[in-house]
Amino acid sequence: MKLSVIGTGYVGLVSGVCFAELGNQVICVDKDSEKIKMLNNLEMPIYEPGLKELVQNNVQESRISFTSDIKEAVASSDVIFIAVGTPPLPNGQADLRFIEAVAASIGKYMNDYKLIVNKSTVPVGTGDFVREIVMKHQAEPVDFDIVSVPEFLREGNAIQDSMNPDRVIIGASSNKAAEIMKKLHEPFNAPVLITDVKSAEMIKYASNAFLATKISFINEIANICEKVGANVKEVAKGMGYDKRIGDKFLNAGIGYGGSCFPKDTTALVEIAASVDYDFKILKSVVDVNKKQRFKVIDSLKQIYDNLDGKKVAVLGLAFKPNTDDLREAPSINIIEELIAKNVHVKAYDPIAMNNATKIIRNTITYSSSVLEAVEGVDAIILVTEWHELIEADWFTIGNLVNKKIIIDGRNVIDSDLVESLGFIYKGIGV
Ligand SMILES: NC(=O)c1ccc[n+]([C@@H]2O[C@H](COP(=O)([O-])OP(=O)(O)OC[C@H]3O[C@@H](n4cnc5c(N)ncnc54)[C@H](O)[C@@H]3O)[C@@H](O)[C@H]2O)c1
Ligand SMILES: O=c1ccn([C@@H]2O[C@H](COP(=O)(O)OP(=O)(O)O[C@H]3O[C@H](CO)[C@@H](O)[C@H](O)[C@H]3O)[C@@H](O)[C@H]2O)c(=O)[nH]1
Repeated sequence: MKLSVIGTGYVGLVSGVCFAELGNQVICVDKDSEKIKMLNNLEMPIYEPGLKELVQNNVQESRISFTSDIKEAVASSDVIFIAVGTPPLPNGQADLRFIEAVAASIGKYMNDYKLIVNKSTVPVGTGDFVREIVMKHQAEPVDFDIVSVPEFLREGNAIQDSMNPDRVIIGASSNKAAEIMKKLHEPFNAPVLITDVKSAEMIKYASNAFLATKISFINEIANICEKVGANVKEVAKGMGYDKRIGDKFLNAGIGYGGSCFPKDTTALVEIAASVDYDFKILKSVVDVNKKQRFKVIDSLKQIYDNLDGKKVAVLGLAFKPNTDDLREAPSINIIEELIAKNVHVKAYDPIAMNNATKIIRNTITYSSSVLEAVEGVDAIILVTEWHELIEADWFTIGNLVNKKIIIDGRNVIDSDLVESLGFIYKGIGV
């Protein structure tokens, strides 16, 4: 099939190249000409394991191309994916400005039947909104369908998730559209649910909200464990054997960050509010998560009455391992709070350093390795569980620090090992 993907970010670029890999002809469009220039030079604008190789292969096979020319892309495609950002407005609602702009361009440039597929995470009812905008901008009536095919990939695992999805959700209002989508997704060999557009839009928010709820739930259990002397890792393990609960997304720590859970949970609270429904559980999930990231500072304060003038190494800046993404990363708030307490922060991340320098504006010292970051510090805070950090050489680190203190925000460091080396170890609820 001939596809266009509008928006060449984490979702658009990954989906585009995966559809190309399956043999489709794909045009990736972005209004950011710098991104397009990079991609045309085979440089990746984002870090995602395996992405560069896949893009290179598909460019070589002439199955994928990159452009800023949306007119040409719309005119020459049968299926047009929308994969632009839907960031939060100050009141928590999703900002549909980018969706609206793309819908207007599609309407303006469509010349024959198009299947318009929305992959961005959007409030329930956005399918109807897109339809209106497309029709408003058509010079003359041309037939089209709108479907919602929400994306469930995780950053850092995006190619793997896109090629092996747990399910494909197709929200369609016509059989013709549903059949085209079903055919396109057949090679993924995943269960397919064909449903209405609004239910598909809600499935995306409900899934993210449920996963976020699991995380805030286990984090509250961790906070209670700490007070009653239980170990949340053991508790989560014991709970996880129950197939109705499952062992995934029960890792306690400093909570969720990223470009999705924070904005999607608040957006769903707002969707509920717009129909006069008070989504109490989800509001608490959001609230618990906002506070949870500061647990590492509380732990530090239990060791040092006064943090003024202390040196602290913050290890890991990305919101999760295997990504360069710092959107809503706990590291940002943790560093801000440390700076407010007049702590000298030394930071290190294996991949996200470049992005961090653009986002974390405070005066901190960026280090080029774990060993450089820990030299002379009074404590280490592990924020992101990169493999390199979990497997760090704790013996050598012990010889470089000023004080042997580890605050483990992700409960991933071998506490027996580091305690045997003389460190004071503090996790979250362990
Ligand atoms: N990041 C994820 O892991 C993930 C996973 C599932 C769903 N989603 C959802 O997918 C959507 C996209 O997320 P993302 O992380 O890929 O965003 P992103 O910010 O990485 O990428 C969006 C891209 O769209 C481009 N864009 C904006 N307006 C445009 C226009 N008018 N024409 C052409 N290009 C335009 C931007 O320049 C940007 O490159 C969001 O709704 C998000 O909630 C994200
Ligand atoms: O047990 C856990 C699991 C995750 N997290 C945190 O939760 C956040 C999100 O992690 P993850 O879900 O792995 O990454 P995302 O890339 O944000 O992916 C989520 O958000 C995407 C955007 O909507 C969806 O497509 C994915 O299905 C959904 O998992 C990160 O800060 C993790 O550190 C925890 O604290 N404990």
